[in-house]
Amino acid sequence: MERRLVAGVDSSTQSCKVVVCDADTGEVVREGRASHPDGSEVSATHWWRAYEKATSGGLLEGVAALAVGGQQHGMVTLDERGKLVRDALLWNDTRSSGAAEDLVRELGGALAWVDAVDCVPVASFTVTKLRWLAEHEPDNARRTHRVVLPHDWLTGQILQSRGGFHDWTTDRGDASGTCYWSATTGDYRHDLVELAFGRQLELPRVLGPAEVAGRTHDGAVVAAGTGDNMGAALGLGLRTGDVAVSLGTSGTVFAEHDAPIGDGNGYVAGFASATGGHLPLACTLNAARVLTAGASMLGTDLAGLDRLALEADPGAGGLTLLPYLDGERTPNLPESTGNLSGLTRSNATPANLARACVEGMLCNLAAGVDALRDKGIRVNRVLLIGGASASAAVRRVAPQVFGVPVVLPAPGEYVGLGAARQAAWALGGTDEPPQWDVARGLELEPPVGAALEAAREVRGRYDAWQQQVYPTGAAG
Ligand SMILES: Nc1ncnc2c1ncn2[C@@H]1O[C@H](COP(=O)(O)OP(=O)(O)O)[C@@H](O)[C@H]1O
Ligand SMILES: O=C(CO)[C@@H](O)[C@H](O)COP(=O)(O)O
Repeated sequence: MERRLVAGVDSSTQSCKVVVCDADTGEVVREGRASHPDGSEVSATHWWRAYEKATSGGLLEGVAALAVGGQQHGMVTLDERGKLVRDALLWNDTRSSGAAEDLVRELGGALAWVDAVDCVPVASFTVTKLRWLAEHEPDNARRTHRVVLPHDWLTGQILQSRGGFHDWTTDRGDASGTCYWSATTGDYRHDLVELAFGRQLELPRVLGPAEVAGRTHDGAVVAAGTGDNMGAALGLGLRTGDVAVSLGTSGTVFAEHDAPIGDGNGYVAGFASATGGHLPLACTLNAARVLTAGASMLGTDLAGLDRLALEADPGAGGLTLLPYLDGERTPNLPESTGNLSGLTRSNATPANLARACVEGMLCNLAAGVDALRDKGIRVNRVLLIGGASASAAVRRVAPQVFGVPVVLPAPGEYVGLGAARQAAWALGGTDEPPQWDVARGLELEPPVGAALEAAREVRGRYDAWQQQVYPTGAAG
């Protein structure tokens, strides 16, 4: 019997990755990728070019269904004819941090937002970018007729180019990152769009988890797609007690959950999952690129940084790095910078600096794991994914910093796999997504005895320094 093929696209911050899989088993049969330009303000046309390059050479031949997982939150503005008004402002663009503060105050505080959409706006969220646009670019704001997200736009482009476009669509997962759609009620909050932008905008139709966005002229199904983290959760098949930590451009910590999270501190955002439930998530702006920056500071590459970090003892000889190189979102410190403490003549070695980069990046994420735990999420183990999970030093330090077993799923593009699984689900029209096995790779145990004490000291020193430099509250 000929096998049915499905494809999943991960249109993320740094690149576009496409996996073609067997629809019944999830086995990957072909892969393609292409880079995106750097920056936090990017023309969406680059995503389309990267998608075309990644799928060139017949990559999608015989594919019966596909779906797009995309970087969350980006503001893509369209005019009345569906043309791009300006470059997209991405999730990691912090220019709307003042707008976020204003919006929180205007609605009546953080709890009012949690009540409305289970999230407290920070600069990453689309609603704050709308306010920034209205305030700073009145001409572009006037021309803006519709706002969509990166995965919505790419899904629309695919359908337009292959003859099956009817309407702009999104899904629950990505819609929940706008701050004007509620995962609790499943409805848009048009009043919040009006609050942010001063008038209403056309918004994409929110599809259910296995709904079809359209069919191409040759009959391929284009599924709803979703945000990249929701895609990764579907690709990993997260179970109760599993917390995923993704080390890409962003660092994310998330888990499947059956209820809104209600975090008035704004540390954990109450997103929706791609399966109809909830996906509480904490996100940092600083993950894999802290290591790239560390390597470049040390005049080496990522392999060199790994070698150095593995030479140093836990605690980096007393060095502690707050890794806020791009400002920070969680904690909400958009104006913050990286900060190194504890430097002496005797510990000033490349090895200690390399280790401090790895420990600092992971301690920042461990605070996210703690925040999920504090909100009642069971943390039996951490599943580590994303580009920087390939680092040997990260694999050594992660169980020490997280303090629970760390599972490294077999290397794979889990966002793309999740999108492909969603495509197979929409193709099959079943109640549940198809059962695909996720090959579990290594399982790393947390330290015990003296090593546990040393690990606790690293976390303790990080938390103390964090509070000293940026006492709870905003930076700047
Ligand atoms: N062995 C490695 N050690 C550390 N970082 C790595 C390694 N391999 C890849 N990376 C980093 O992973 C990042 C890309 O990860 P990815 O999850 O694809 O990010 P994104 O989804 O944000 O585009 C890049 O910043 C890259 O430098
Ligand atoms: O803003 C978030 C999550 O809320 C980010 O996780 C983006 O979705 C970008 O993801 P990567 O490109 O880093 O994977």
